[in-house]
Amino acid sequence: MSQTRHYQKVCDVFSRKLLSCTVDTPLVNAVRLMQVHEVSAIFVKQQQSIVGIWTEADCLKIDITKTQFTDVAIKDVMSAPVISVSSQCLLSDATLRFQQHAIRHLLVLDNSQQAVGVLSLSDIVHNQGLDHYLQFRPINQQYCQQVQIVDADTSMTDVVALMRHHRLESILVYNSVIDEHGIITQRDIVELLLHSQWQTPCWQYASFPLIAINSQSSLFDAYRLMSQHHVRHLVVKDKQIKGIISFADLITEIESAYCCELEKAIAQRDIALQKSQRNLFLANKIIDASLDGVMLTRKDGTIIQVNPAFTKLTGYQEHEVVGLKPSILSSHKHTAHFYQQMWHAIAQQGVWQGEICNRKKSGEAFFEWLTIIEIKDPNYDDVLYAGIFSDITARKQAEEKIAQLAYFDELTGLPNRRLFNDRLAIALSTAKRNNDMLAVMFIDLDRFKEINDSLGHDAGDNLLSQVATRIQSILPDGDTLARLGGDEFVLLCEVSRLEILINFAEQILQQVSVPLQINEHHVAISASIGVAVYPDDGLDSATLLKHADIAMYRAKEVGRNSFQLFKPAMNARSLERLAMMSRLQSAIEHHEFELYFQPKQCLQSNKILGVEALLRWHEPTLGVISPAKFIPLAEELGLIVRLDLWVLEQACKELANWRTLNLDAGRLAINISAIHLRQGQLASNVQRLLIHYGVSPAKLEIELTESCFISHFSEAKQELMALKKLGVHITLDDFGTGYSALSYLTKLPIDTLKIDASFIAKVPDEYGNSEIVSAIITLAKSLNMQVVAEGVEKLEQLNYLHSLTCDTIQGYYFCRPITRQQWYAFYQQQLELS
Ligand SMILES: Nc1nc2c(ncn2[C@@H]2O[C@@H]3COP(=O)(O)O[C@H]4[C@@H](O)[C@H](n5cnc6c(=O)[nH]c(N)nc65)O[C@@H]4COP(=O)(O)O[C@H]3[C@H]2O)c(=O)[nH]1
Repeated sequence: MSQTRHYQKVCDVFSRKLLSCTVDTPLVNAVRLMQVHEVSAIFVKQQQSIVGIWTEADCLKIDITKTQFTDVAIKDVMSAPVISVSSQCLLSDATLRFQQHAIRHLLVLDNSQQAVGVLSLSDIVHNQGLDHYLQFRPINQQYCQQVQIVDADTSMTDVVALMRHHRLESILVYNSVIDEHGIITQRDIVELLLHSQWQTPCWQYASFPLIAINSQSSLFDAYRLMSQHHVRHLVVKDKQIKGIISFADLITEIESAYCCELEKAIAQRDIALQKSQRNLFLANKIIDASLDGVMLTRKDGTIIQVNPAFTKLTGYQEHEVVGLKPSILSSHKHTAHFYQQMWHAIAQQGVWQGEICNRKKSGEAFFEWLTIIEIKDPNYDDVLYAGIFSDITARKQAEEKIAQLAYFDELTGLPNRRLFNDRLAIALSTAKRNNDMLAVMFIDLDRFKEINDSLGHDAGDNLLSQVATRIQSILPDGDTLARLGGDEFVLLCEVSRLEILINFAEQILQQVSVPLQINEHHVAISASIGVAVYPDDGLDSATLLKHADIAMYRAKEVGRNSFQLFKPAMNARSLERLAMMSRLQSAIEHHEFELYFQPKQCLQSNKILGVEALLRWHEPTLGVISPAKFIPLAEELGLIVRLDLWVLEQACKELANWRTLNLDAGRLAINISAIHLRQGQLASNVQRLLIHYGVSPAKLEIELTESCFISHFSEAKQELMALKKLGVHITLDDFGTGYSALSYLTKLPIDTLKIDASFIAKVPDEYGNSEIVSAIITLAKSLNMQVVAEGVEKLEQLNYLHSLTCDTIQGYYFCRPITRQQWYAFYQQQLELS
């Protein structure tokens, strides 16, 4: 039986043909009415109320030998009281009622208790699609096997007496003359009530020939045969007559099976109920324990439940908000359009997620990450909404601060390299379109390092700020002055004529050379300026910047406090670079590279937590060259992957050696170039070498810079995922200096953030820097990442970082980058100390 059947109601199947008569109606008249209307039951009314029922089955209750039928009023032979059922009652419950009262008709009442129709068991059979069910039930024993057979001459009076005595629905009649069987049923008796010819031989009322069915057939075959011939009884006959199967037998069989199913369904429902009660209990426990705020509302937005985290996050107690609308939290910072879009998404997808600014009970605005889910209950026409949120204010503020600082130099407030590059790219495309000229000026302060060293960093910073303000004060609208770092400034100017440009460069020199007051000192400074002009000196950003840089060096060479326009001959300086490049090509074969090691220190335990491998190039004529110089060249020459692989292999050998020496210094980190990551074979190379040297992936750490993800994000992500799958630790190096979109942090499998040394250099004193460092640590913690501060040179820096709960430090304060032998000695020394 299908599951849906349990949910059907009486109103879906009952018959509105409600035949009735008054209490005084003679029985014969009532029977006539039933025949005319082709129904098997009639209801009896008294003053508009139904007080009884008479059905075909009642015909045998009448003792025809004693009663004058024509005089009998229906009230004397009817069944009372009438069992009724509501039209909204489930069919399953109605079926139970049929069984409880052993009846075949129920009076159907509407919501105002008015009789509106009748429900018979046949209605259930016909409307319930029971064909399939009957098909699999054999007739077997489901019929009456005690058949009464009477002779054809038997009077109808005797037949009725026999049927009454044995409570039979039908009886068989044998006519020996024609050797034929016939059948007499209750319906024939009802018919006879109208004629009262009770002494007539019964053969006259018998139906023949008999419609027979094999006992091996299914109940469905019996049902079909009855429907085909419009009869309610069939003779069950194999070789000889075995019994009679009636429509009532079919119904009884269905009833008991139905009740059986119903019992099972109820038992299952009880188990499901217990289960759902337990689930509800668990769900409530989880909601209560959740650190996320949870708010449950009705369809109209009325709040019906909140959890303790909601109270903690908003300040509102449950009783203060239940019954109110979520708008009590509104900060009025979002437009009506914002909410329309939100509800549109919920209507379409059943869920919405996003950032929203709300207000606490205290009036304080806060940002939350909110998920709204539509909950539709299939059993009720009800919709609820669950709002689940976490407070992301601290993270957002940190993100905003870092994003803002990513575009501006915190010391001077000028655009930084990144913003300058963006503006230069835009200016170039406009200049190309309009055939305009553009100039890039490199401004470098002369002998700045000397001032910095003699007067101190604070004085140096003060000087840089004043110079920036002075140049800005003479800057035409639309030009961009940026600080690239240190004492390097760069200017992007619109140029109409070269003379104007020369004049402007002289003005800058003049502005810079006016002595500055720094604390109690008068400081004289000068600048060297190099200028490259689009389109003559270069068509793209990189070329223009390179040529302006070359021109600036030329200005320094020819005497400081001057400017130089770029000339192609100046490219000679880059020839030197070329020479270095060609030497780099053969450096690997000539074993000119060496790995240095710089340990990292855990701030909790003061112990060595890991080591970074740093590359050194021992160039035979130039001496030790810093990676900061040769790595960019190796990238340009396409040598970087080879170089990285060399480092990776040395690192794996080193780790294998550590294992042999039983040296436990945590992970060994290596730097990998963005180009190598994008090339797409990093993970497979790492895996190959780890296996080759028998090193655990957990011992290896890969440091990458943000430049890896700026372009080719998806390739980089794929490669990182593969590394992560291997079990290698991934660290983001120089964090805070590059990429401004922080959303990538949550999309990549990064384990550790390494705060760039330029920020650490100025903590704890300089306001902007300390803020950034603190924001980065908060951000890292909120994303469950470890955080390392690099370039720690002083105790004050270490103490400050310790107070911010920074995990790890690296820098000269703990240990400089050292050779392999020195590193082993350092390790031993640390062991002895601990
Ligand atoms: N002022 C100061 N500096 C400190 C302090 N502690 C460490 N340093 C220096 O800071 C740099 C840290 O490495 P990095 O940020 O990964 O920056 C590295 C890294 O990006 C790259 N690099 C180094 N080795 C490799 C390598 O094997 N492969 C690749 N692709 N790049 C490498 O070259 C950069 C420069 O490396 P190094 O010159 O060795 O410079 C190293 C290190 O010597 C400190 O307390 N104060």
